[in-house]
Amino acid sequence: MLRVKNLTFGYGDRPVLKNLSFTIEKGENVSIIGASGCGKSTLLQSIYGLHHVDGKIFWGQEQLLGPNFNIVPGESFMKYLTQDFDLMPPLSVAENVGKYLSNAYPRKKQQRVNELLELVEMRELARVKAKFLSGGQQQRVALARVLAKPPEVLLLDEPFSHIDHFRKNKLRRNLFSHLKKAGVTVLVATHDSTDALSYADKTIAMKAGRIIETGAPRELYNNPKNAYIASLFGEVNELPASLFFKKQPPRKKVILYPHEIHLTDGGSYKAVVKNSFFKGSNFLTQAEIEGEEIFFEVPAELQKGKIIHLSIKGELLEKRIR
Ligand SMILES: Nc1ncnc2c1ncn2[C@@H]1O[C@H](COP(=O)(O)OP(=O)(O)OP(=O)(O)O)[C@@H](O)[C@H]1O
Repeated sequence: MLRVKNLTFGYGDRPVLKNLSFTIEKGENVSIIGASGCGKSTLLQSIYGLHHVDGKIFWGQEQLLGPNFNIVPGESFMKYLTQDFDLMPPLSVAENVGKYLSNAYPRKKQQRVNELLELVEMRELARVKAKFLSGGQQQRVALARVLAKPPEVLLLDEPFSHIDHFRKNKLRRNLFSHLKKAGVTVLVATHDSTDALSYADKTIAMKAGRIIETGAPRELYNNPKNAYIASLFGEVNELPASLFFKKQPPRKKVILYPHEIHLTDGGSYKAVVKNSFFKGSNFLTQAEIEGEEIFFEVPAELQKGKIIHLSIKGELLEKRIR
């Protein structure tokens, strides 16, 4: 188990991490989500032992003592994959991936490197020097290298940020199932809601250096404490509750995702269409109800200015009042 207790850290006298405490079970995949600059990378770096922090971090019974106690910064049982990949530019893709594998059995090593390159779809570029790769290709090589000798704990900072959509989904599936099978404890700092929703056992939501919510991704998504948490998963509406419940005070809000609002002839809420945004499988449509902007999804484009009626499940409205 990884235990973080009252972790506090600042760059100079500017506080960045403010009294964070949480635990992660061995083999769990945990996503850390939060707005840019909220401290996700700094948290991973602190766990890895790169900062002089206040508070305590334990892996099992062992306390991690940080840079004051390690001549080489970092912990041997952990790997931290940074946003700048850390490849050796003059070495080839295959050499980079095999760098930490033993040379005692060259054929076995070659086989393992090939397997890993297959996994990240880089087999054809095995002989190319890392310095000639694109950002996305470098990131894929860095991921393969991490898997070559899986650590006990893996800290991934935006691991797919440079990888195109075309490859990202398959790569993500491959990587996370590989890590799950290997029993690696994974912490992923991410902006990408798919990492947080589909693959994480647990999600930690951060805001301005604090943890504001921890829980199963489904719980955070279906029952967001506030619009900020909901917005980390995509587009969200935060509407005055008085639109739906006349007795609710104006300061109360209702949080709704666009797919939870339906276009229906007999819908209770009259709205005027303002704009449509093509999203591939649907149109994200912007409309106005009693002067309030609302976003919802429809399969076909609606004309600007059209009067429509929307419906929302009553129990959902009640559940989402904040
Ligand atoms: N080396 C540094 N020196 C001084 N301030 C820093 C340093 N690194 C980060 N910061 C500041 O600390 C805060 C947290 O940064 P951090 O990179 O941890 O956030 P983040 O949530 O990972 O952001 P992003 O999602 O954009 O990567 C930011 O305000 C950032 O400007």
